[in-house]
Amino acid sequence: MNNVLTIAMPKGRIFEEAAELLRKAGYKLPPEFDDSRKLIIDVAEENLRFILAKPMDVATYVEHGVADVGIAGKDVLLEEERDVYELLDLKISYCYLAVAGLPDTKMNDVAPRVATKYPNVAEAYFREQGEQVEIIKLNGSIELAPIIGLSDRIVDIVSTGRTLKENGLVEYEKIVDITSRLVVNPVSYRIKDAQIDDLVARLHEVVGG
Ligand SMILES: Nc1ncnc2c1ncn2[C@@H]1O[C@H](COP(=O)(O)OP(=O)(O)OP(=O)(O)O)[C@@H](O)[C@H]1O
Ligand SMILES: O=P(O)(O)OC[C@H]1O[C@H](OP(=O)(O)OP(=O)(O)O)[C@H](O)[C@@H]1O
Repeated sequence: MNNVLTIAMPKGRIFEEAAELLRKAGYKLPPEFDDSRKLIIDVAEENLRFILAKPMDVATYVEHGVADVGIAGKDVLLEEERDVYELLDLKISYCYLAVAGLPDTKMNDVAPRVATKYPNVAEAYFREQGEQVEIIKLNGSIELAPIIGLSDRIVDIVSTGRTLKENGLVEYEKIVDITSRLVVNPVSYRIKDAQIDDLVARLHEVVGG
């Protein structure tokens, strides 16, 4: 009898695509999986336990070993640098991180300010560019910052580009492409290697490449 494998799933926009991927990989997930307020869902027939976490927290649960594996956006993994192994690019929830701002503007020479939900990624990016900037951490609606004069630039996720466009902003540079990844706790990977290898093989089959 195998141990139960605990999977941290991100609530929100990644959830639906991730659930679809698991189903395509042959896992039988009950209807309550898609429409429930429960934060822990046991699927006994598959020997799986799902915990439903905020996307930014998935790698934290996996790092601490309370989840064996998790599904997390590459943006979160770059920002948090958690002690987890990245096993597979799931190629879902594509978007990218970019620098944006008001059109035809230069960054302030003296103390340029950058607003973002991703302070570590932004800091590293501007350091690589040789620019010293003040990072202003926000938790959402990042596009507001340059419009109301809080910052010269933002670093944020772009998907369709609609939010930038509707707020009169333009993209200056793309930083990095983002998709969701399967991550694993290093100790879990040693103890539950057969179950995790099976999960990876089944997802790899669906994802391809
Ligand atoms: N257009 C997009 N905007 C934001 N995240 C996206 C987008 N497209 C794909 N993603 C992926 O989805 C993840 C965020 O999902 P979601 O927006 O549900 O989380 P959140 O912003 O933390 O949620 P909340 O709005 O509840 O704070 C990101 O980490 C990223 O990998
Ligand atoms: O290019 P688009 O398709 O317009 O998508 C990008 C927008 O979506 C995200 O915001 P979200 O909806 O998560 O809200 P938030 O501002 O609260 O983070 C992101 O922060 C951008 O604002």
